[in-house]
Amino acid sequence: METMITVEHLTKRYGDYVAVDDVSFTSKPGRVTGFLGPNGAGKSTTMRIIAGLTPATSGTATVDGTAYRDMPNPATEVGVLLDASAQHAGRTGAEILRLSAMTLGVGKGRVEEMLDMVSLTPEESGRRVRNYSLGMRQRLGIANALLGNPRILILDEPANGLDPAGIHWMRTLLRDYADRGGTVLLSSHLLHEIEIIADDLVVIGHGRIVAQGTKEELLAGNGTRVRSLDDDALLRAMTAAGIVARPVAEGGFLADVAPEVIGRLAARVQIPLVELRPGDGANLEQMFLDLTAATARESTTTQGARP
Ligand SMILES: Nc1ncnc2c1ncn2[C@@H]1O[C@H](COP(=O)(O)OP(=O)(O)OP(=O)(O)O)[C@@H](O)[C@H]1O
Repeated sequence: METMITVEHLTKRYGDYVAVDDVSFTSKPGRVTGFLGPNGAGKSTTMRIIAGLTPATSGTATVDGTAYRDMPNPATEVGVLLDASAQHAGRTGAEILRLSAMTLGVGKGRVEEMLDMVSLTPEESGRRVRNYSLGMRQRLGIANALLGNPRILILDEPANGLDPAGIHWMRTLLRDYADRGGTVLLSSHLLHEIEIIADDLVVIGHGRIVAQGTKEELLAGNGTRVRSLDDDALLRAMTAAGIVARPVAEGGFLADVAPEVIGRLAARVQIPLVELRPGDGANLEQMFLDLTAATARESTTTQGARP
């Protein structure tokens, strides 16, 4: 069976307030799923429910059909980093990992391996966590999440506090993890990061899903959407002409030039087109702002910020 996170009709109410409202999505193996939404949209709540830390009001969240709470040794199935600051402040980083390793039944060698992987030096891992910088806490949290060698990672804002080299490192780590068949669900406010790393996107606003799909589907645009009666030949012709074209899920391509250029090329190589139109998407930031405009807390004015 595939190692997949499945969220179905998940709802969470706090009194009259609906924090998560009928949310359904899947996060698939071999793919990084980016979970996006404005502050207070319900991302952390959804992730906490998946990780068994908060009960749902209704609906289900499962991993391979099993709820996190029902797994015999969940940390060997699902690695979770939800709040890096919540780690025991009085313990050293190494102590925290050794305790987790004991609970999980993994060897001490794995602790050293993970510390090395997240680039915490022996001196740093010997310091108490209260003296860690935010980026160091994130690194420790990622080490903790990976300790049990899980096939699924759930990370809430893992890039928070990481320096540029750290963000690059994390990107490489998660890409490699997914490429080896792992499932990654991560939330982030760093849209540029998500744009680079995510394969699939789930966008949430006011507790409701406002868009989901592959990154290509959601960001298709700015160039030209083209489909023909012979897409293989069209791709060869576009490539030969130096045009960059990405296949899209519904069929055909998104090419990085204007429709007229594609129209002329298709006429020259005599390939009948069945679709030719400007791509209608934008970058992730624009998509995010458009999709969540109705649920955003701020207007676009910055007037009040002027001195
Ligand atoms: N224990 C709680 N009691 C009452 N309301 C809560 C509780 N936990 C979360 N909420 C509310 O649920 C909503 C969703 O919060 P959540 O932390 O899931 O948002 P988020 O999308 O992760 O936001 P951010 O991007 O700011 O981290 C918020 O309005 C929050 O105040």
